[in-house]
Amino acid sequence: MSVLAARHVSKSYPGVRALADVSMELRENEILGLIGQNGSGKSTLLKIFTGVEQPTEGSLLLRGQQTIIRSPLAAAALGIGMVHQEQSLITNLTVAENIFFDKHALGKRYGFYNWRSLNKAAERQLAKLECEIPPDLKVEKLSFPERQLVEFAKVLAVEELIDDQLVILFDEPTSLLSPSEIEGLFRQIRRLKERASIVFVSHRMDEVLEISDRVHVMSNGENVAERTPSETDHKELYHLMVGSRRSEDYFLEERRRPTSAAPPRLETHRLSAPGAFKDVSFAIRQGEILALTGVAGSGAEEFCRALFGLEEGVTGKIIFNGKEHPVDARPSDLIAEGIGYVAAERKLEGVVTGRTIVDNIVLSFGSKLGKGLFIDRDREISSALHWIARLKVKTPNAAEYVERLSGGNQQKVSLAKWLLSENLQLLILDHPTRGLDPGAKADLFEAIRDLSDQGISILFVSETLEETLGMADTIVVMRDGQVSATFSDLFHAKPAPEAIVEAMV
Ligand SMILES: Nc1ncnc2c1ncn2[C@@H]1O[C@H](COP(=O)(O)OP(=O)(O)OP(=O)(O)O)[C@@H](O)[C@H]1O
Repeated sequence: MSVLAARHVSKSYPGVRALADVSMELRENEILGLIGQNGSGKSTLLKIFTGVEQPTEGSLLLRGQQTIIRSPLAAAALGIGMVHQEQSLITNLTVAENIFFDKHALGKRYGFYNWRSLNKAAERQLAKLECEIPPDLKVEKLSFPERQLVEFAKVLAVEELIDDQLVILFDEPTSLLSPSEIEGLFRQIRRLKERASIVFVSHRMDEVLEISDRVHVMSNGENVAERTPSETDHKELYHLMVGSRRSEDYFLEERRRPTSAAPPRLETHRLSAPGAFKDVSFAIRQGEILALTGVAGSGAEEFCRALFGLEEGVTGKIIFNGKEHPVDARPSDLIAEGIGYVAAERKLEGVVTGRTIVDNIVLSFGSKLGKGLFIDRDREISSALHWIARLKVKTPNAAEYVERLSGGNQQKVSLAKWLLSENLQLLILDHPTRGLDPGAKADLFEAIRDLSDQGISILFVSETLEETLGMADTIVVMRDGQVSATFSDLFHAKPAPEAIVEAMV
């Protein structure tokens, strides 16, 4: 039976048709996978299902009845909840307060204005997930995966409001999780399927194929195909999403080069940051692509941040182009020297909202393209446009506000701003493919190979082992804040994945 259905739904924003005549249904006790390129309309559809946006045309049916979902609160009352990535929680409130924040009706029913009963009710939701986070803990004390479980519990609490089955929507739930955390999440999702219908959005096709009962493919705001995992595979899904572009060698491995004898671009000697990493000595050469890898808490991300002046209390030595530079240099000085950094957390550090796409791209380097004091605006804009086209940022025009782009397209903008720099010498990328669809990833990998050919060194922390092995010339593994292994010259021999994992754990 159909639980939730969209009938001929369209959604237009000025200049953009985010959804065009989409019909789709979610059935009882099923997991429906939703995939599509960045900007294909997946989030817009979820926003319509949760009352954040209203369709321009078409209608929604809930358990066979035509329904208007006016707001997220109204959606919750109807049993429709969205598990956001951890960012939507209020960090200075407790776990229990967050879980019941938007459920005033329950407050009246159970007398939640009493802490004990609020915490007890929260505990009950967390127990459904077999998780023992104390309900009276402030959310700021939790790790990302724990915060996501709280998001999950928040949706499950809706069960106490309604007698019908829940509809739970997941928008890229795995992007911040480690493989073992993903396994845990999948266990929970499978368990919940007994009493809920689930929509699962992800760019990771292997996950979608593993967890879904059916998969819908979206392209340009349209629902272009429906498959069951048993009748399709990666290759077909890739082609349905991206079109006919190559998928076989994503990483352009034929362009990998032997280790050069070029002098190091950057070296560190016994670099340490309290509580994050200790005595890390390493070197990256001109044009080298070096992958830094490790499990959560290995210190790899903090090490990258430290190289860009974003960590406190760093000691040791950093030598850039043969010259020592202060370990407490500010990012603005490092940018001037030719170091760029793309943060994993694009919402916090990647793009500046309230500004256009072009402004975002030229923000860091614009004035450097000009001569003396004069900014060459035409040149700025044409370089920005070049990268918008090259990375295929999906937008009606470059003067659009950056917050109107889909998540993946914002990520492309945060990358493009560094690619514009004419004196870029070292680019540090923290999880650069997070949120990118498979086609966009291939474009990014190609751009990385081009930069490396131009002698720019690339240091990256990757999303997966496959990316690390596919892109790197050298792999440095970190464990508990220290370097545990280095695999050099992948041009001649690639290490076995097991050898890397062994050094990670
Ligand atoms: N508030 C808005 N104003 C204008 N355009 C918007 C707005 N919200 C979304 N869009 C546009 O609608 C289209 C679909 O965006 P949506 O966020 O649904 O894509 P998505 O499939 O979720 O992408 P991603 O995989 O990158 O998250 C995009 O072209 C986007 O720029």
